[in-house]
Amino acid sequence: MADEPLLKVEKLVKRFGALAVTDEASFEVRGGEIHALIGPNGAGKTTLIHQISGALRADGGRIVFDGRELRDAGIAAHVRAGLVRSYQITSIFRRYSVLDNLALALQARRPGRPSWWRAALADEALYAEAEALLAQIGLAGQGGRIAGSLAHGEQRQLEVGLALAARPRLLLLDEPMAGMGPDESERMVELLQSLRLQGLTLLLVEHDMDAVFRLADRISTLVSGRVIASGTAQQIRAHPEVVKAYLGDEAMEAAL
Ligand SMILES: Nc1ncnc2c1ncn2[C@@H]1O[C@H](COP(=O)(O)OP(=O)(O)OP(=O)(O)O)[C@@H](O)[C@H]1O
Repeated sequence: MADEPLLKVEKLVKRFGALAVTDEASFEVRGGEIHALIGPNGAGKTTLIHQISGALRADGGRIVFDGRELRDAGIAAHVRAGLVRSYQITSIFRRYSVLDNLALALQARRPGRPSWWRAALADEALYAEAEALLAQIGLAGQGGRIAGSLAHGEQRQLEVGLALAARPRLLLLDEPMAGMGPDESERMVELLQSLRLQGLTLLLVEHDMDAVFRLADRISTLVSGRVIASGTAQQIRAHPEVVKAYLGDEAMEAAL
């Protein structure tokens, strides 16, 4: 069905002891949209992203991706299905060049190759693909730099590139703007917008509300492990329960 969402999270539960950190959370992400997950500190956003990425097994509920229930918890199974979280799969090798990092991430996607590391470093086709990825993440011309020497914002861009190497259909990002200055945030906003234009679907947790309101087609608000509202920025800003959830949070009150 054309209107079928790409990701459906249905009554998902995660308990830590007696505490239900994810408490029957339900929301949907449509194909091609940027969807932001917001909520007060401790609302359970990171836990929910961990569950969707396959890193944490659910204690109840369902994750349905592209019409198919993901029953196998596990990062590898979720990546195979096309659900990839940035910096979860491959982390940066700081002493290698930016291009080597991308080539290695692309190589890691190919299953079952022995001595993949050495083979990757000599594979021209792989490097052509890595160059294309480099341009896609806004780091064209920076491939020869040592990854560890990149500025914080550039490293986050590279992390997005490493996730893209797994060819996701839905990219999960946990606070992609964290610790960034205004220029770096702006570059990340542009990168994420360009990925959406290329047809990728994005689900991000972000505290920078300017970025959220600029980027997100739709927003879901999580409070105490439950999604209390999903909608456009305009709908979320006007939603009484969302406003109530953020009462006393001056930055959020100003942003809403
Ligand atoms: N492994 C764990 N064991 C016990 N409690 C946990 C565990 N992981 C998270 N929690 C608790 O679950 C709640 C939600 O945490 P989580 O990090 O998912 O929230 P969050 O919305 O991402 O918060 P923030 O916005 O502050 O990053 C918190 O009260 C946290 O202490």
